[in-house]
Amino acid sequence: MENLKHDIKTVLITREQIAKRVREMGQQITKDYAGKEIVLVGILKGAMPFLCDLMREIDLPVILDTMVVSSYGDATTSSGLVKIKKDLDSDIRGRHVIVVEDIIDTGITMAALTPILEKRGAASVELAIFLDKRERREKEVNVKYIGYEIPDKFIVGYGCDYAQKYRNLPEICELDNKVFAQAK
Ligand SMILES: O=P(O)(O)OC[C@H]1O[C@H](OP(=O)(O)OP(=O)(O)O)[C@H](O)[C@@H]1O
Ligand code: HPA
Ligand SMILES: [Mg+2]
Repeated sequence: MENLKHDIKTVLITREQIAKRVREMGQQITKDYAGKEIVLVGILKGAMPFLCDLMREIDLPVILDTMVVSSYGDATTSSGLVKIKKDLDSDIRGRHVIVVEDIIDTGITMAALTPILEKRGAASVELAIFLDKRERREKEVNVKYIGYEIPDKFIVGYGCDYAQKYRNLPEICELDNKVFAQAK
């Protein structure tokens, strides 16, 4: 990343650490769901790199699906509603669903989405989230699989963006202040 490295202040989690943790998560899921079929639901766009890596570490039959959602409501009184912009292609009735996300922050997106999927009659709905910014949580959410807990810092990479950019960084990074200054 000869060009992008000039925009990075700190690398918080390296490619090697990411790969190791994703492998462990895949192995845990393989154990926990032994004998079952899973529907992996990636929440676009942030989940893309993690979804691609995680599914290849799961040694079970996997059905891949995606959703695009946006949480909305005014900032002071978060409504906790999500708008589904792109829905699942598959019927999840009676199926074991694992929702895959890059990061959980306030928890508003996941707190709203999980009951929607449960109401559709899924046999189970669990969450696999690579980064957990627990300090920022506003809605309590039960996350079964967590990659790393991170402090309340704005990060990019491995799917996480700043103004839609930097998702392609293969590490979890903090951006250099000049990037924010240039954006103003
Ligand atoms: O816990 P929360 O506070 O609800 O925030 C987490 C969500 O925010 C980001 O997605 P975003 O809606 O920005 O879209 P993106 O995945 O396309 O980046 C991230 O990918 C999670 O989906
Ligand atoms: O730190 C973050 N970076 C990018 N996107 C995010 N969405 C919630 N927290 C973050
Ligand atoms: Mg997202």
